[in-house]
Amino acid sequence: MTDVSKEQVLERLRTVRGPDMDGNIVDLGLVSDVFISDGKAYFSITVPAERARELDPMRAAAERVVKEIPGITAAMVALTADKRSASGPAAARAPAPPPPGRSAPQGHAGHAHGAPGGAPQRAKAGIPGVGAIIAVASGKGGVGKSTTAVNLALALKANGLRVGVLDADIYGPSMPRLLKISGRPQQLEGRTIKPMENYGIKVMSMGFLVDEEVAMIWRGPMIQSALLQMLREVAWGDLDVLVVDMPPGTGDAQLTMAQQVPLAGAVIVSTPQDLALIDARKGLNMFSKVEVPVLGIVENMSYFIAPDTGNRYDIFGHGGARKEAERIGVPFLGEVPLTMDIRETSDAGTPVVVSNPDGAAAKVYREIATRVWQELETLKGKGERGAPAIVFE
Ligand SMILES: Nc1ncnc2c1ncn2[C@@H]1O[C@H](COP(=O)(O)OP(=O)(O)OP(=O)(O)O)[C@@H](O)[C@H]1O
Repeated sequence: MTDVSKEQVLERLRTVRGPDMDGNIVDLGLVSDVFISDGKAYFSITVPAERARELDPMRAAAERVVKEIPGITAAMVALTADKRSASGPAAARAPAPPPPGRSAPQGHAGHAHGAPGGAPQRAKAGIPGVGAIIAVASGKGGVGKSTTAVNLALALKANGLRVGVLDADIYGPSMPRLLKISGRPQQLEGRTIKPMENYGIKVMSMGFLVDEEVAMIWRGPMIQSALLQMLREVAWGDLDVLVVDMPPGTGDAQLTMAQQVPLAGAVIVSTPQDLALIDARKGLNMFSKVEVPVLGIVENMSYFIAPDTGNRYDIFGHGGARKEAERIGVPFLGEVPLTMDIRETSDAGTPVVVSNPDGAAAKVYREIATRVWQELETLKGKGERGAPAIVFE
């Protein structure tokens, strides 16, 4: 099959209308450089930060038309924030819009600014046998939160820990697919449920219990009781870490969940674009409200490595999350490249950390897992043992 050229891709992208239906995205100058490698096309489209959500169909259309080109097997398109538009930079740099918990997200430090009506979080009971529960969260959907959660869990396991995963993304459970688990969990004596298991980790997901369409129409109180049941009435056994894949967003449902689960800390996943970072900030504020320490930020789809040459391209505005982490004083946990194998292995239910454990992506996840564990240990030291140890000489 002959190689597809950039020009062919751009020509096809000329059929995609611009944001206000005028012109096309190529002639409006919105399309980044296009990389084609191994039949796959990668590029980004620049949009005003505040219109990202509304313009997602435009992104999807661009992926679709490019995939239709004979010789192209996949297309990966990201939206990046427009720095030139009048409102772009202002929106991007504005302090987190509405900043409820002030700008410092260090939940463990503050205690007076609780959630509206929210009680102090100290009293949440832990789960017997479970060392630490950590949340993986994102300010908005589609940034790769579940992909990060599953690979982080597998990387913690690869680092020698006993690991469980709780899929709290009740509206769109993805763990059954990501970990290739089907069937219903077994009921043990009493009300206890036996967690499902694959790749050496224990897993509980609403996806095992109800059909996805059913989950979609659940209401607040039902969600809460389902979540608590999945947390407390599951025979987790002894675990060092339970990784909770949170639902995307920072609304009331997420806040309640963050409140209900006795979390030791949270990992925030963001893509590098300014517009994703704005949402990530909301995520940080949410955990600060419920006094959950933020273990750090992961930048996902940070950069792109061409599979044929190994060259690295920073087409997605790499580095934004690291700067953000520095600015607000939370640890930066690492950057995950955008690669076709991360996507394909996730889709196939064989995440990279297990399917290609010696590859570059698995290494990145293992390093992130090491940092997460270090942060947890540091917090534990601070929280539980405030007093210095007495040493006899
Ligand atoms: N680093 C990456 N490289 C390539 N593809 C990725 C990467 N991270 C995530 N993806 C892909 O992006 C898509 C969205 O990822 P994922 O489902 O993990 O996001 P999410 O934030 O959990 O989304 P939602 O909250 O909407 O469920 C998936 O198709 C996934 O395979």
